[in-house]
Amino acid sequence: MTQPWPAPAAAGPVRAAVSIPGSKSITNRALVLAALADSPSAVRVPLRSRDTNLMAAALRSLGAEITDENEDWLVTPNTLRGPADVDCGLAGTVMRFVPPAAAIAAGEIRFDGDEYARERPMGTILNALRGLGADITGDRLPFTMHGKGALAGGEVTIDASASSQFVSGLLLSGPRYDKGLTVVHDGKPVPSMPHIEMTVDMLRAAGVDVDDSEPNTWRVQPGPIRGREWVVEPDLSNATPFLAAAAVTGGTVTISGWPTSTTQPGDDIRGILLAMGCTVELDENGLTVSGPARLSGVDVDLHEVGELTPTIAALAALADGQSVLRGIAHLRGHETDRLAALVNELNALGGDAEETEDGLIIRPKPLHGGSWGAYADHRMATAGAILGLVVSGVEVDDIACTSKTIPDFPGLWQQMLGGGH
Ligand SMILES: O=C(O)C1=C[C@@H](OP(=O)(O)O)[C@@H](O)[C@H](O)C1
Ligand SMILES: C=C(OP(=O)(O)O)C(=O)O
Repeated sequence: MTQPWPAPAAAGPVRAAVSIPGSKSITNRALVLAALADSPSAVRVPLRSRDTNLMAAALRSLGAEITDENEDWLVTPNTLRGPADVDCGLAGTVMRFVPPAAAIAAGEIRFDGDEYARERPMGTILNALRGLGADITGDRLPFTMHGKGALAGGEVTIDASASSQFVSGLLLSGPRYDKGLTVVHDGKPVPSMPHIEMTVDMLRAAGVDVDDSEPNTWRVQPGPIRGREWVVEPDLSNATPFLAAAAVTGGTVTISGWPTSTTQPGDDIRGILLAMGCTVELDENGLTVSGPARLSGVDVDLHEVGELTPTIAALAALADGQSVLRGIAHLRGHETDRLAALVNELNALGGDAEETEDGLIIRPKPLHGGSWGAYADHRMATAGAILGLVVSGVEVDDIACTSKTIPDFPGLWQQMLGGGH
């Protein structure tokens, strides 16, 4: 266990310009596509963090060459092969995107991860791969892929209501299956649909023929994935705690390089902050958010943007009215059960949060300091940092877990606060 981190209090309204590292979701898709491509690729300004380092290590262990060129990654694809041991850490993208690629490798490939990773839903994607011709022992981490050097592919019907990553993972490798791939979703609505759009967009950018014209059906034609240059956008979900700092202190924060068009769900933070009373402006300097004197509560469906929940919950706990966060039952299968974790931790600081069947109800109540449990979840840790700006004495028990998707969160946070004085 790392030392508790005393969350720094804001001395006044936070005023800062912040540059956020690259998107986890784009970096890890680019790495997978590059490793499966027909020629070398460059991944420019990638995120270098635990999740993306684990992805690079996994693909290297299957035979891809991934080297550094300054801050970029150069990827030279090779025929994928085992034997290999893949450490998924706690990364959903590694545990859901690598097995479909490993299915076309020859040899035994063993997957494992952190203790809590063993609880994350995996059965749907492993059964889908079995249906497409793979031989796998196990139904969750740890499991072993007995790779045969190729996969038949074809059509598979899955229930992806627990995670969009089941669909994305299959689609990314689908062009390399003998018959290509059709994924049909049958079940409650798939969450995080923008992340599937990101997958489809990136496949198309790599020259793959994808048909997503029918709802809940994705068809990928068999064929080459082209090597290319990927330029990674800043991670907009990771930007949200920094924007929240402006929101809760009545300050102003600008995030540079905010894309004007993106498939990243983090872009939805603009509308949510606006609804909570912030001023939001997107221009050539980036995205600028200014906080109001008092934040308003919101009633919002986060089904498409579940990643933003811990940030919104922290904002809601500091708002004037009640907030209802809906459509996020699937967060029980994220890095931790995020609904239970948020309720426990907010209430431990004197808050009033309640779990519903598909989300949270958060009512305003004065908070006091105390220990904030991160549950090894980077976004729980950053939610604690937001609260600590205006509630004195908040200590995050494990700030180091933010390295999952941000290389130096405490440093970046301090830099933002330093910029305010
Ligand atoms: O494909 C991706 O890169 C992601 C998809 C989403 O997963 P879920 O659909 O499981 O929520 C998101 O929450 C996760 O952080 C990243
Ligand atoms: C759900 C998340 O991560 P993962 O990619 O591990 O699923 C997240 O980053 O909020």
